[in-house]
Amino acid sequence: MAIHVITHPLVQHKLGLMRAFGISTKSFRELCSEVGTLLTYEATKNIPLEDNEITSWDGNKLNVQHIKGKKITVVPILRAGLGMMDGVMQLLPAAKVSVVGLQRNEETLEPIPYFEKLVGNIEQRLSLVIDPMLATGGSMIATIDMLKKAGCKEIKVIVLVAAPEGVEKTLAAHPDVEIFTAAVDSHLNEKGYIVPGLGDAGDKIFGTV
Ligand SMILES: O=P(O)(O)OC[C@H]1O[C@H](OP(=O)(O)OP(=O)(O)O)[C@H](O)[C@@H]1O
Ligand SMILES: O=c1cc[nH]c(=O)[nH]1
Ligand SMILES: [Mg+2]
Repeated sequence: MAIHVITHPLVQHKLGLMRAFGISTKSFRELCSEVGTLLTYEATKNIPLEDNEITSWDGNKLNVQHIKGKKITVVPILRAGLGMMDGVMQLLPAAKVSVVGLQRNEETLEPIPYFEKLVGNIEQRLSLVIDPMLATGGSMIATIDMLKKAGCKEIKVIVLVAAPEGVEKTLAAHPDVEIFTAAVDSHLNEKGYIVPGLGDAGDKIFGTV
């Protein structure tokens, strides 16, 4: 199974705080970023290392390890993915950022792409796609389609909350992708919102209604 539910107490505690009615924009944003950091730590735990010779503090040669290859591109899905950016970049401060914009049509629930700016050499990079919500899976599948079309071969997904329907659809479309999440919730409601979920994450992060 390529779904990893991160049950670490800090993740579960912070996610619980995010679910509360009437949470302030400030608190929601801070928690989104903090859970983003913790999930990134988990999602990167198996990335390959290689030896690297340095001159150490005493002037001697020393073999240390560093991350192998062209490294990582972080891929926030606009808008709500931006709410996780600060937290993710805290652990990956040198990562290149590829931005994609998708807006779900509220009636059909189909994702409408409106922006795509990917970094170069993406075929040599691990893409870490970030978005707080994986609901029907439409936005995530469209994003992974874009990344693969550009040549990306390795993709991991980090979401705060997922619906079972979205997980199943994403893994059916892209079985090679790994999903890291703090929770797989109960189901989608008739409007395509995750139950219990977080409500509209984009609106909560940006303070829109
Ligand atoms: O799995 P799906 O059914 O595609 O739904 C999930 C998407 O919906 C939300 O974004 P939204 O389209 O509301 O845009 P926003 O981030 O600009 O608010 C969310 O942040 C995901 O991107
Ligand atoms: O539950 C959901 C589903 C899509 N987008 C959100 O922000 N929340
Ligand atoms: Mg939204």
